Amino acid sequence: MAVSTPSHFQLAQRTSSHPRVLSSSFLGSNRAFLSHRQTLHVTSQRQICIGLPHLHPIVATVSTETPPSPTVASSHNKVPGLPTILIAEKLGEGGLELLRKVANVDCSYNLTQEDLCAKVSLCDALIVRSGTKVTREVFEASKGRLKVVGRAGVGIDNVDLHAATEFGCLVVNAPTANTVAAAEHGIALLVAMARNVPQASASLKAGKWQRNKFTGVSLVGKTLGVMGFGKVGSEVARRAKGLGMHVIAHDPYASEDRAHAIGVDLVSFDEALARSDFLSLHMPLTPSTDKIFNSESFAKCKKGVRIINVARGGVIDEEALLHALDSGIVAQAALDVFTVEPPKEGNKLVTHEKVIVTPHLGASTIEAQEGVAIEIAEAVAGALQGELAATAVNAPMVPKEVLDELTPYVSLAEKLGRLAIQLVAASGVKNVKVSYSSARDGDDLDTRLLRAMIIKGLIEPISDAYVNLVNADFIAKQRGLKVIEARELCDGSPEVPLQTIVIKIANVQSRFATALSDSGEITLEGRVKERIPHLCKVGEFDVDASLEGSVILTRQQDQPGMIGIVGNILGDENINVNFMSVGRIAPRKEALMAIGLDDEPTQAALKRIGSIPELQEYVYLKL
Ligand SMILES: NC(=O)C1=CN([C@@H]2O[C@H](COP(=O)(O)OP(=O)(O)OC[C@H]3O[C@@H](n4cnc5c(N)ncnc54)[C@H](O)[C@@H]3O)[C@@H](O)[C@H]2O)C=CC1
Ligand SMILES: O=C(O)C(=O)COP(=O)(O)O
Repeated sequence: MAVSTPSHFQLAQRTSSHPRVLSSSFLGSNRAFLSHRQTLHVTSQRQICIGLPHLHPIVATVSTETPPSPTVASSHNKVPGLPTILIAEKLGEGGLELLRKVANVDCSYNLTQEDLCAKVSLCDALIVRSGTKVTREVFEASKGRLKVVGRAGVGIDNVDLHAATEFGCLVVNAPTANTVAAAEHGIALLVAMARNVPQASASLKAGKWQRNKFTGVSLVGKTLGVMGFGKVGSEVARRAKGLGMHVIAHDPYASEDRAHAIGVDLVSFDEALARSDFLSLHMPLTPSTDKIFNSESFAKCKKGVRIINVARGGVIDEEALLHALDSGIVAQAALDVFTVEPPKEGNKLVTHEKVIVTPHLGASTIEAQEGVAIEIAEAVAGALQGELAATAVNAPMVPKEVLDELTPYVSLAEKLGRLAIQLVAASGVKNVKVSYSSARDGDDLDTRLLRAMIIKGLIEPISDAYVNLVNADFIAKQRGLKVIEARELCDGSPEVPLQTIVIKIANVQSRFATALSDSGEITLEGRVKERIPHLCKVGEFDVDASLEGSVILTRQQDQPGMIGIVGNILGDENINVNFMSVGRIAPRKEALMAIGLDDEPTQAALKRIGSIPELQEYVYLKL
């Protein structure tokens, strides 16, 4: 008889009691955003509530676990059990209030990189603006505790997204609330530069009256090239048209229709450079826009072009701009952003007489900062409570309705993955086939969540990896695990998102040979009944086992008394059975029995089951 010992899986086992309080099981996506101190409460077999244990309002706190920070907004005691959110840059009061209802809020500004790394290991979420570099070292220092980084603004070039994804940390931003502020600042710089407002103001304040020196240029009838026709760029275009400018734009990803709707022509990069009297930059800083304005591009510009940059300093090669200003190719520049912020003392662009500057003020209006604070607070609080953020930058955005509907299937997916990997006799799983059978059209079934949770189920029991929706594909790839998905259209109601999920693992030996189908693959099939995941097929045997607690699978000749023999041993050992289901080929032929357990059996109990002479093999599997 083949006897399977589950020793190497025991490390991953979770305790079970009623009501069950799981420190981090159930929805991977929810778990992704729950700190290890938060819990998921299973109040009954049918009712699962996800959330933070305490939701009463609390006040801002400063962690007593870390040295005091250079600038601290307020200082109160921590409420145990709530997640901790580190606010590393000034955030609007409305956002802080919202966060204080669900978390301990630690406002520590102007942290050195070292202080940030020290603090972050005690925080579940971090909120920053553009002044904080959230580098790989920060994620490493967090030791897996940091679950969400909120960027209170648009540009996420100060966050190492690759590192965040590898560490399973969700990054969310606040993409809409500062659009108008940035556009207005762009227009402010455009007009101020054209009319030499800052220089003339400084001159007059210095006691001079220089009317001839500060003659400007007019905007009406001039061509403005908007480089990056996204949210800010299109608002700038709209406003510039109101000033009587002719507006063209370059954006490889923008739609012609949207541009035409506001009377803007989309043109190539080179055409925009050649035709524009003014260039206003509004593209993000990415590897492909890094120093996109360099000596080569300045050489293609209309002589005497004027440039406004409210995007990112890094899109301009600053050395090249200096030369272009000195040689007269560029007549003037207005810069809100710099490659290094703040720029070093004596920076030649900052001090250049043809350049006007502001210290990254694009988003700095009272209105925008309140808006951004609320936008990011909602996203971070939601993420910490298990919601998938609509502004996620490094994870699929799954609408709430879809998530609600898929919740039990997500749980089923993880549990099938967990069971399947425990059935493998040795490591080395490379390919896993998953088929989803549904009466819905392929496009109406979003399987990204399901795939992520299957990967979580497959990997977590045999490793110390922490897998969630953010990093599942990354971790699978890193381990050479390929998940091949297929969808089958079946009969049934399209109201039900999925009929069954089948997982097959080929080219491996099984600890429980009965789990191999006729094609030689470990095969498990599951479905959801009344929102509870069920195992409905193992190998070629049909069963009906609700997937809660843990499971013993046995293989024997169908004969009277088998349920009683196993049941008696479990009863003797005080182990509560929550179901028994027998699948058989035909009466008195081969049969598979699935026994659901509320309590973890001792090694002695498993040994007694293993020595039942009628059993051909058995396996104990943990969920
Ligand atoms: N100075 C400040 O305080 C602020 C600066 N910003 C910056 O402005 C940028 C734009 O913000 P939004 O308009 O909200 O972002 P957005 O994502 O709505 O627009 C960016 C646009 O740039 C386009 N783009 C990408 N690569 C391009 C390329 N090579 N050439 C031309 N266009 C390209 C995209 O297709 C997109 O339409 C952000 O990346 C942010 O860094 C935003 C707000 C405030
Ligand atoms: O939202 C953006 O991208 C900005 O650049 C604004 O930056 P800030 O939040 O003001 O540091």
